[in-house]
Amino acid sequence: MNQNPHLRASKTAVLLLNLGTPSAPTPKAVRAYLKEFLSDPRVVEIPRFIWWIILNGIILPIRSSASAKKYASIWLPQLGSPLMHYSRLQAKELGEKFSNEGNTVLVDLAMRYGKPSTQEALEGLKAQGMERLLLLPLYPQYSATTTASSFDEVFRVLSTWRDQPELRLVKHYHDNSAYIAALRDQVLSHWDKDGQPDFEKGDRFVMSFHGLPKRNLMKGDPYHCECLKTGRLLGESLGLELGQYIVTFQSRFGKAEWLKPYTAPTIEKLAKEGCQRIDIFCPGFPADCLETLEEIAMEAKESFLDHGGRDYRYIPCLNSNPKWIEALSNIAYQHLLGWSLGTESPDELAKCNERAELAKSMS
Ligand SMILES: C=CC1=C(C)c2cc3[nH]c(cc4nc(cc5[nH]c(cc1n2)c(C)c5CCC(=O)O)C(CCC(=O)O)=C4C)c(C)c3C=C
Ligand SMILES: [Fe+2]
Ligand SMILES: [Fe+2]
Repeated sequence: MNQNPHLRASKTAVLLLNLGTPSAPTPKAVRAYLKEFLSDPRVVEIPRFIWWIILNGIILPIRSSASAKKYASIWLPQLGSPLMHYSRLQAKELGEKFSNEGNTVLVDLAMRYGKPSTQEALEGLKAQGMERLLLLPLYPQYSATTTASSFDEVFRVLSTWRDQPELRLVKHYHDNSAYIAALRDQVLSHWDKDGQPDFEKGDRFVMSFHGLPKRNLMKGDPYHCECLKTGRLLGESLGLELGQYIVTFQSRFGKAEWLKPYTAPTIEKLAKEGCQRIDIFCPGFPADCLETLEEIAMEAKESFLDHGGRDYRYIPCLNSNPKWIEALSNIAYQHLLGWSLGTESPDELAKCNERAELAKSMS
C-alpha cells in the first residue's frame, strides 16, 4: 500500500530533536547511553584511538554507576526520565496546537542518542506520508556538539533514502522574542507565587547554561555568544540591571578549561560574600533533566546553604509552559512559510490519481 507516491496525501512534518537519555537509571543502561553519546566525534574531539582507550578504560567503568545513582535520584515515578517525559509532552502539545488551529502537521520527537532514534522517527513520518520536513532542535542556542550532531544524524539517515523529503532546519532561536517571552513568563510566574528577590539587599538571579570546552569557542562555535545574548535579553525583559543577574556555565566534563564562570564555584562565592538569596534558572534547557534537577536543584543548593546562603530557589525549566508551546509553534510557523499545512483536497488527490492512471496506461 502507498507505494505509488501519486496515490497518497503529502504531508508536512515537524521533527523535534533532542539529546536523548538512558532507558533506565541503572549502570548498564547509563553505560550504553554514555558510550553512544561520548563516542560522537562532534561531542569529544580527541583523536579517536586515544579517546577509545580513555572512554572504555576509565570513563565508562567509573562514570556509569556514579551517573546511574544521580539518574535514580531524579527519575519520575511512572514517567521515567524527565528529559524524555517533557520532550514527548512538548511534541504532543505542539501537534495538538497545530490541529486545533486547523492545520495538518505531523509532529514527532527524535533523540540523537538512544530511543526514539532519529532513524525510527524519520521512518515513522515517511510511513505517514511526510513529503516536507522541518527540523526543530530543542536547543535554543546552536552548538556543533548538539545541534550539528543532530542534523548530521538526520542527513545520514536521509542519505539512504531514494525519495527524500524537502528539508528545512531551524539553526537556533536564542534571541527569538517568543522564546524570551516564554522564559520571562516562567520566571515571573515563580516570582508571583514565591515573591521576588530583593536585589537592593544583594539577592541575585543566576542563569546557568550547559558548558562547553573553551577550545570549541576558540575554534568558532557560536554557542557562548548565543548564551550571553539569551541571558542579556531575559535579564532586560525582567527589568534587571547588570550585576543583578549573572550568566554561568555548568556540567563541566573532564580536566580541560570550559566556558566560564562555572556555575558551582560562582554559587559558593556568592554565599561566602553574604548573598542571602539566589534564584536560579536554566534558560538553555527547554526540559528539566539530570543536569538541571540533580546538579542545579539539588547539588548546587546544598553548596549554597553550606556556605552561608539562606534561600535558594530553583526555577524549573520551560517544560510544558503554554507560552513555550506557543513559542515553539511561532518558530515552526516562521520556517514553514510557503509550505502546505494540510493534506491535499479531495480534488487534488483525484487529479493525482488521474495522472497516475495515465502514466500507467502509457507504460
Ligand atoms: C564532552 C562532553 C559534553 C559536552 C561537550 C556536552 C555538551 C552539551 N550537553 C548539553 C545538554 C545535555 N547534556 C546532558 C548530559 C550530559 N552531558 C555530558 C557531557 C557533555 N555535554 C554527559 C556525560 C552527560 C550525561 C550525564 C552525566 O553522566 O553527567 C543532558 C541531560 C541528559 C539527561 O538524560 O537528562 C543534557 C540536556 C548541551 C546543551 C551541550 C552543549 C551546548
Ligand atoms: Fe551535556
Ligand atoms: Fe562569546
